[in-house]
Amino acid sequence: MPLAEAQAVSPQETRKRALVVMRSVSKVFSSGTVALSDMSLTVESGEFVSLLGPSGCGKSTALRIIAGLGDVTSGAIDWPSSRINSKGLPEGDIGFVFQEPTLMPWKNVFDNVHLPLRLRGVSKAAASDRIMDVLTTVGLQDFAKAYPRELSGGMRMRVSIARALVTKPKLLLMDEPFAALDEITRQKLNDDVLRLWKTTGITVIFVTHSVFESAYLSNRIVVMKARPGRVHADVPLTTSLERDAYYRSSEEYRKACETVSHSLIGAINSAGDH
Ligand SMILES: Nc1ncnc2c1ncn2[C@@H]1O[C@H](COP(=O)(O)OP(=O)(O)OP(=O)(O)O)[C@@H](O)[C@H]1O
Repeated sequence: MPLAEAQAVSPQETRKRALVVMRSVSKVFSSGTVALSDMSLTVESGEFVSLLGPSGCGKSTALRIIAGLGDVTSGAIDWPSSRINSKGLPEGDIGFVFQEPTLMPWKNVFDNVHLPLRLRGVSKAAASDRIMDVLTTVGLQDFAKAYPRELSGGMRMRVSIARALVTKPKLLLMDEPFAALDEITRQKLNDDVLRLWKTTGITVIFVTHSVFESAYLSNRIVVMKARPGRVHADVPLTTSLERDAYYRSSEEYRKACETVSHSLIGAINSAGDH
């Protein structure tokens, strides 16, 4: 069965709330590069969606546009269930984690995580409980006074995740956050993010190159094709198994990886088709 046909929508699905909708979004950079063409995507509250695709297919561009870090050339981004500010964004509802942790080296962990609240005028004293809560969530409660140089790469990324969560966003956008980490650290952070997703109910859009990572984390994978970037296939992934070390060695996970991998090959082979 072609992957695109695997998207039967259940009654529960239709009752879910759309959190963010990309409506026929196109993006042409001033260089003339068409990064996205007519990309439509609805992400429901509570989903864990991965954007997967070949290098340069526009994954980061799509994520940045959703975050309001870049504008569209045509089309629109809608937030059907959020209060919108004067910039057209759901204020406080978006947390962004970049590939690099982008921490301030001269500030300790506590102060780095305080930043988004400080920008909103919340003092350290008023933010303290919230900052310590979020550091506990990422397992860094004992490192509040440490400086970035004293932390491992995985711990620095945890600080970056804590900083993204400190405003209690509804939506967490993650742009290849673990690509630079070793495999074991990456797997640990995958488990941390999954735990966070399950316990908080946050919606996640996760950009990755990795078939294995996307198949482990997501309940839906949007495979993109390049030149110009758009959706090639929308692959739902459900499992009755806990996603853990056992799942990584299960037949179900192997099959999920195979399905996603075939879809990615299809996307690469059909690049340029309309
Ligand atoms: N600021 C920019 N100005 C001009 N072109 C850009 C800019 N940002 C991205 N592009 C181009 O747009 C296309 C999509 O880039 P984007 O970074 O979104 O892809 P990607 O799928 O995230 O790639 P990768 O997986 O390699 O990070 C690429 O051809 C890229 O060179």
